[in-house]
Amino acid sequence: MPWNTAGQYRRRVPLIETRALQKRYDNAVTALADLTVTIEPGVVGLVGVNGAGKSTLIKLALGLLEPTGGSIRVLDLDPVRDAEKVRARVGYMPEHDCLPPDMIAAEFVTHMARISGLPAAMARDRASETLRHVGLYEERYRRIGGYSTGMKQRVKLAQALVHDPELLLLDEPTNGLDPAGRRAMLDLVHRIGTEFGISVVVCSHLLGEIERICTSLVAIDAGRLLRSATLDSMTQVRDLVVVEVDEDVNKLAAALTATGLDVRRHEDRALLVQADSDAVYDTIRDTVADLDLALHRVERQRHQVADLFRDLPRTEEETRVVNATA
Ligand SMILES: Nc1ncnc2c1ncn2[C@@H]1O[C@H](COP(=O)(O)OP(=O)(O)OP(=O)(O)O)[C@@H](O)[C@H]1O
Repeated sequence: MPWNTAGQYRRRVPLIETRALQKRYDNAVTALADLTVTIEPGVVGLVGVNGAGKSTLIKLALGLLEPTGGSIRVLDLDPVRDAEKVRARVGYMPEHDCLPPDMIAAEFVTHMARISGLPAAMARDRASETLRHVGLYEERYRRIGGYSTGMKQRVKLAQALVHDPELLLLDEPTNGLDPAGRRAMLDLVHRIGTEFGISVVVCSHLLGEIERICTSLVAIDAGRLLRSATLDSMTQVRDLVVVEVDEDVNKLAAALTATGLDVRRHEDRALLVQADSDAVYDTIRDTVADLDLALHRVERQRHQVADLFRDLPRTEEETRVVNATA
């Protein structure tokens, strides 16, 4: 199998790099205002409310649209000038249904592989293999029109994967799916990233939903960058422990600080202690015992990634889905 199974993303060049990127449509709508961002290899969530400019960015990355200002590079290529190379190395799963209902899935995916330049026999093999990877092997000879929404989404994913790209661009892959279908699709996307080493940029207006499968997040709003960060950096900074004692909270703060911990006052009788490792819990327990204090509460306060992106406008649907999957 040509796929890299080492769990390493294949190239270290940025997936997408934009400088003051602008896209103004003919109707005078400015979809991207002044976007400067570097998206590194991994499974990257591109989040923003509907209309934020996510699909426009993806279409610019594919060379389907041209910028009206600034620049964009994909895998260090110019998507317009090097369109053919970009298409060979990038797979695209569009947001809306674009599948021919009268074709059978195996034929359609084979056809897409042929368009990508694979010879007939190889295209057939790759189509079967890819349909197996997305969980449609048994059903591959059925008409697409008879498929459920979840199966159609998988066919869209398969056609994006069939030519073994280095980068997958997925536009709202969970659209139209119920919570179980959403989870299954996201698990699949995660596996593609981790097992095959294919980088993925996955667009979603549901931050709470994609944060669990991503190595980094890029949030855009009204065509501008809101925030870009790796999940690691977020969770490291945000792992805090609340320690509450019945009395002598200042004494405890001083003693914990003396052990080298980062300690802050929190509420009346509680402290917030930064926890970089599990050993912090032992230090807290031992210090409280040494001071002979009555420990009231020790509680990990792992902040949701959403807290760090709280300036990202939320939708009602997001709140509902986050609650349903919690
Ligand atoms: N072809 C077009 N012509 C004119 N305006 C457009 C076109 N495509 C998108 N827009 C507008 O550009 C803005 C950004 O749209 P875009 O589709 O990129 O956002 P999005 O974040 O992907 O949202 P969605 O998930 O709803 O597609 C919106 O105001 C949208 O109405």
